[in-house]
Amino acid sequence: MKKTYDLNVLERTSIITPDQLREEFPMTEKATQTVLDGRQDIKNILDGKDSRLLIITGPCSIISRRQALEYGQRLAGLQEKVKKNIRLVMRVYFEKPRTNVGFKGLISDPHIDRKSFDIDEGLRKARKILMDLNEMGVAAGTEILSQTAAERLSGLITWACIGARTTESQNHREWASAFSMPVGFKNGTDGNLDTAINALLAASSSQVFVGNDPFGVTSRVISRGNRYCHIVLRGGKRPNYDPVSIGEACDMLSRHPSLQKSVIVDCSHKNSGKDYHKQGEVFNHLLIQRVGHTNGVHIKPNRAICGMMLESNIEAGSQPFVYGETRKEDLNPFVSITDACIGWDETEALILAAHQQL
Ligand SMILES: O=C[C@H](O)[C@H](O)COP(=O)(O)O
Ligand SMILES: C=C(OP(=O)(O)O)C(=O)O
Repeated sequence: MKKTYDLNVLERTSIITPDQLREEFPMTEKATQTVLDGRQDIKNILDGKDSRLLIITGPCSIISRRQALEYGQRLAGLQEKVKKNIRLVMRVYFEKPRTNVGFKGLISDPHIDRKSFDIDEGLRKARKILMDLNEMGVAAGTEILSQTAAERLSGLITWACIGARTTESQNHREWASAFSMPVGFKNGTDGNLDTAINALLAASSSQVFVGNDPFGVTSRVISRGNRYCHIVLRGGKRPNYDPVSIGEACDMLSRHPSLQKSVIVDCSHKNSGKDYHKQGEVFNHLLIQRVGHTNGVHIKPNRAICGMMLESNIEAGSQPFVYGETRKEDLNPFVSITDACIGWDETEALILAAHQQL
């Protein structure tokens, strides 16, 4: 008989199970504490019990251990200086959703060569980086794009994000309903808010879906529903960080009593028109809305803005990178190869200034 399936599959290789990976890199007391404290802080911020501003900042994508740990070390120092008014979480993104094709992140391609795709190595690298950051007391936020990463890394994640390209995906909503950490859902790439509101309704409900157990065996999973899902505004056809757009999001959320009313706003992506130079402007604009005054002029403070996100790296901008051609050895680990980021100096200055104003 002619084969009717797998006609476009070239190869299939098994990968390390969640249980094996956790055994190789077991949790430590300190890492556990970092995760639990960070999650609790974010829950309190979302609930309005903690008045600090949440800032999720870090590279568009992690491309090396050196970069992640250097950024983490700087962030740990900064957190100490701003701890009274600001809660920092590092963006530690290992999975990149692409508009079409491109580098899909360090888990998919840890050697960044577009040919080895050593996913086991990628997962090991990611888990080790997350372990080290949490050991340093740095809480990690990441986009969850695959069930594989979620099942192997989620214990080390303080805040998760479902990206604009997957907010409408039923699978992602189901996983989020089972996650232990607060989860941000971005609005759709076109700016549609209904997509994110529907995601919040689905993810805050109990769901029954198919997942894997710690040994990698396909299983039926029943989730409790995650009441710490919330919206992340990232712009779309137009930016949505202005007071009218944020007001619109808040009005839509208020129609659903069970949903989180606080919003996080992404200063990058379509809110900055993908121009990293504009992130600071967006950040400062949001800060004015949040604190309610600027140069002595008072406006109504908007406490619904509970957090902001920055795409920030050690060095500003992005570097020339042709996927499959540029060699990893030739890359500067401190400069982005995906979206351009603001540099550390600007990041630090923005956050220190925000701390003064809050
Ligand atoms: O933040 C990252 C990018 O905006 C996202 O992954 C899409 O990137 P692309 O449009 O370059 O594929
Ligand atoms: C891909 C990202 O964002 P978005 O889903 O908003 O495009 C990101 O934050 O890296």
